[in-house]
Amino acid sequence: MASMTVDTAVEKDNLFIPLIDFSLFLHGTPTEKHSTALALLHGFQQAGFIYLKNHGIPRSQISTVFASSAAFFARPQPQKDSLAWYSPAANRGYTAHGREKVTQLADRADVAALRAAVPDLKESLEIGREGEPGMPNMWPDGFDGAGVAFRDTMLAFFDACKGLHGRVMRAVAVGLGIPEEWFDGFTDGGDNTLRLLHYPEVRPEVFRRADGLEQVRAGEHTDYGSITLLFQDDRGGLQVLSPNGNFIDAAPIPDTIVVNAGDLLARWSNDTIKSTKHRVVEPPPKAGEEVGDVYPARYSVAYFCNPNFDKFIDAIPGTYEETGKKYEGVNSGEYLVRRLAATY
Ligand SMILES: O=C(O)CCC(=O)C(=O)O
Ligand SMILES: [Fe+2]
Repeated sequence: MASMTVDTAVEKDNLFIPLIDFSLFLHGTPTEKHSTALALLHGFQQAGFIYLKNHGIPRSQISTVFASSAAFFARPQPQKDSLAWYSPAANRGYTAHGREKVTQLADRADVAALRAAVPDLKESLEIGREGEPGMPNMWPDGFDGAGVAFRDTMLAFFDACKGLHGRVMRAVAVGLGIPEEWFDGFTDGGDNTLRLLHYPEVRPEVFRRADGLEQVRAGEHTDYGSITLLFQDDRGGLQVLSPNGNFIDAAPIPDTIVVNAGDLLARWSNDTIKSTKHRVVEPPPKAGEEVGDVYPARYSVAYFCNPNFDKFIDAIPGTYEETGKKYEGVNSGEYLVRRLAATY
């Protein structure tokens, strides 16, 4: 097979995150398509992370989502509080500063202690599949400043991301050498979560705690589902754990999406794909930039993809025959609700 050079987005401390030109999978020659699928899969297997460019979601649509998100978070606090996140099963609504402490600790008491000591410096709005009985999305009333209907913007984006989930999983299938459509029946339901994130501006001294605890914007964690599509602004601060055990900057690259594998995909792949820890810290200073009175706000948008909630998740063909299955099969929806319930 023809070899293809793959660009690298991050290369440090034995962490190699590839920058994948997804248009070569979508529209390339058969050879380009195949080698791109292999490179994408390799990124998930080695780093658990890839960057995607030419992913097919228009820049203008992403800009509109970020503008609407900023307009939402700028609304008065009581308005946002009236849309509060209401249950792990629904995972929809607004979460104020300090409510969720993402962490690996499954024990509720430990999570509470950690949350009290070092709250995350962020607020978020979670949006789920629209129209799920008994699980309403918590839509803010009316229009944003630009006259754009918030709900329409977010639902259109939800759909665009759902489509991309299907296409990325098709690339995973091609990389694994199983039928390209193998995951289609797992991705067509759209049991996904769109999370708008706002890390408010913060004074640098907040990060220098007298008690010696490490203050971050979002604590280290892995994601739970199949893959996460992460859209970040140009502030920076996202870090990914390297194989050597150090957190390495995953710097923003314009017009790319960071995509990482979650715990359920790792499990599904019999641990041949990695779900890698990541976190958000104070932004690294930019070249020529003075550290002023405050670090500016950071906005990001994470789209958490899951296998359809009614699906049974058992090792993917080709990932277990030689080694045996490491895990019992599990129902997708039950697994995810159990994981979410532990962090709130
Ligand atoms: O805001 C970011 O860049 C990362 C957010 C994240 O990892 C998450 O919400 O799971
Ligand atoms: Fe995450």
